[in-house]
Amino acid sequence: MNVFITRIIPESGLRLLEDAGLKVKQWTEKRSMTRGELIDACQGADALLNAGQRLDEQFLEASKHLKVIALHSVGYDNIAIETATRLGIPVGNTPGVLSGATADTAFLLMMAAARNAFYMNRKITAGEWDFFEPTANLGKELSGCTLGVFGLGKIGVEMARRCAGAFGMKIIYHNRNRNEEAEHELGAKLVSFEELLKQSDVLTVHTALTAETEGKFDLEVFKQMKPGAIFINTARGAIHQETDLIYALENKLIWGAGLDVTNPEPMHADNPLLFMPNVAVLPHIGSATEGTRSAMARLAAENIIAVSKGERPPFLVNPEVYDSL
Ligand SMILES: NC(=O)C1=CN([C@@H]2O[C@H](COP(=O)(O)OP(=O)(O)OC[C@H]3O[C@@H](n4cnc5c(N)ncnc54)[C@H](O)[C@@H]3O)[C@@H](O)[C@H]2O)C=CC1
Ligand SMILES: O=C(O)C(=O)CO
Repeated sequence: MNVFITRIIPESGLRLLEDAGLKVKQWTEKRSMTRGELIDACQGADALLNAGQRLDEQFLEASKHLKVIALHSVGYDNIAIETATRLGIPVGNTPGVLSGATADTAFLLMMAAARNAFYMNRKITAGEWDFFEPTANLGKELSGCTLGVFGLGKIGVEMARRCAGAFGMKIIYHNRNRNEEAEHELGAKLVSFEELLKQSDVLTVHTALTAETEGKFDLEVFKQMKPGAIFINTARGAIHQETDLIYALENKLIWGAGLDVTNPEPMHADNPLLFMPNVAVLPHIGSATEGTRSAMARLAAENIIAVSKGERPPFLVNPEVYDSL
């Protein structure tokens, strides 16, 4: 099988593919491919390993010969999944291996927002560390606060563990289904979305981006949160409405925010969120540790190797493609 890879990925994944006897071609330029370039590159490929490219309906229709698409991510909002399923293309992702690293990032953003950390650092580099003032530079303490988790899945649970363990935070959550294991382990309490907004001192978003969650955190929602609340999003930028978030922060409807994801990405360097004291923004580095990225590359490779052997990808997003077989 010929495999096309849209970015340079960790060696661990490449080695697995090559050891399995697959032929690999990689896009090595430091820019995204155009749809046309991607279609052309996939003409001679049987498998696509995708990091960072949007795989829309038009691309998929032009590439329906692909036997498998392996995403180098757990999120699959970057692919027109119904089209892939209709075309019979199995799509794999990389669940689990990135949960800890992504929760670490959410925790870091929570701390950074609570203590104005990124802003304080900018003050030093701007030469504004002048004299000590007991009433200046004050942040928030998190001990004993309530963490509200929107989407208590794999990453949400890891974030809740860190917050309960480090700060004894009380955990409440809103999820499609009950997570009894987390209730047992962390004393997490399932609440309505409205209660989540009303009670959370820190509200952290960990759902996938879907039609249901897109734009969910808008002005009406921010208005229902505590004025002292910190909003954290490490899931997808399109889950919050950016202009509404800016309004909510400027008008003190909420206290602070920590974002690893924005809409669009990359965020423009003059975005007002980058200059607010209680806001911390990172450039989508949730899973960016050496160990995690290597593990993701291995899972993506395993998804392709399985198909090359006539098996199902072990981490399959759309099992329906096998229903008709
Ligand atoms: N910043 C980053 O680098 C990363 C971001 N992510 C994002 O995090 C998301 C979550 O990843 P995991 O925890 O592995 O997924 P998961 O599937 O284990 O957890 C998601 C949870 O959200 C719940 N959920 C989904 N829609 C909901 C809704 N409308 N209302 C309430 N609950 C809902 C699900 O029932 C599930 O429990 C990914 O889809 C991805 O977008 C993932 C990895 C890294
Ligand atoms: O896996 C994902 O969904 C990411 O956003 C990056 O790891």
